[in-house]
Amino acid sequence: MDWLNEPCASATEHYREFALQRQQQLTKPSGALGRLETLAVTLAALQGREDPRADRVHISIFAADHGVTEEGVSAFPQAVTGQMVHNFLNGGAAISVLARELGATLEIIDVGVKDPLNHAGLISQRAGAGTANSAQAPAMTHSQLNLALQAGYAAAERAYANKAHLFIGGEMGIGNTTAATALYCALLDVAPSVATGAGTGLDAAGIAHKVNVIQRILDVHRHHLNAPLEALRCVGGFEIAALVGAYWRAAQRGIPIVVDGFISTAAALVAVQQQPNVQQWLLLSHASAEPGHVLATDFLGLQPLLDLQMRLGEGSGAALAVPLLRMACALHNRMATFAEAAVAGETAARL
Ligand SMILES: Cc1cc2ncn([C@H]3O[C@H](COP(=O)(O)O)[C@@H](O)[C@H]3O)c2cc1C
Ligand SMILES: O=C(O)c1cccnc1
Repeated sequence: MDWLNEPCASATEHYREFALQRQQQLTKPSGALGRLETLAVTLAALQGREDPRADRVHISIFAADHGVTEEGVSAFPQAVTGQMVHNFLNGGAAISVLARELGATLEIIDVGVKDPLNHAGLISQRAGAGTANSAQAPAMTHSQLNLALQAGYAAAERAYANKAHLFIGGEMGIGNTTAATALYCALLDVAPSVATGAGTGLDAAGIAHKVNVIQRILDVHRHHLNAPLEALRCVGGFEIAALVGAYWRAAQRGIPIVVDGFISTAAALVAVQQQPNVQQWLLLSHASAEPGHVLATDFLGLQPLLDLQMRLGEGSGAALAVPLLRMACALHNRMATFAEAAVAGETAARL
């Protein structure tokens, strides 16, 4: 686990400057492309190139089960996690469709689904057979946490080997909005009633019960919640830990990360609180419909690109932001400058 101590890569200020200057020369009023301009400039600086790119996209979906489902915190049964893994691999899940449309690499990693799965396309890097019930005990042991972080590391290394322009992490794990919410509460010091939402679709009574369970989780682990990685170990999940490892490694390798929704943002929170330099590598794809999401995105200083009222996970919101990023890059790289197009530039305002 020596890699955890490696520094994050740095943006290249020279390319940021170059991209800013180019934006000024393109045939449009300065700033008229709004955040698309900032996105292109940021990507140029992060990728260290004159022509920012969003073509090669690496999507890693981490799947794992949660012992806390015993407490009745999800509208769906635990078995859905494994069933959805098959659906991912057979091409029928939302992220399968989106990845195909994008021409992205999609890989599915079993980091601890309860019953091991057999499928030729599955990457198996299991930290256990689901986490322990965090309402009673730490979700994972120290060595399980390390295994899960390592699974994320390996995914980011594959993205690096594939020369990915962007890294997207996704998750599948019934019960994981409970784990993610507990992390929000622990790391942002907010009450469960403020951060808890319906997840897969709980009704009001279900949400009230989920709030109580999360409060119990926080009480049980109250002496372990000050350090981000220890909070992750006690109340998180294998797939969330894998996302932490993946974000961390992608930041070390200098791959811009497109963050998905509520659960992925919990991983981003852990990674940034542990290593603040990860933050500059994060782009936030969308605002999740889970009401607590904004608490974490405000803390992280991230603004969503989209607000589509989505609450799916699987990396789906991040995938949907890719066409926008591609357009931002295309505009930046291919628009004519005022000089090239013989268009007159800005004149001083008339008095
Ligand atoms: C069919 C189905 C597909 C999904 N894909 C992602 N999730 C999402 O819902 C789960 C979290 O919600 P909760 O904490 O309420 O269980 C996670 O697996 C998340 O990825 C799904 C959920 C279901 C049911
Ligand atoms: O925003 C998300 O990532 C999310 C919200 C609810 C359920 N699953 C995922």
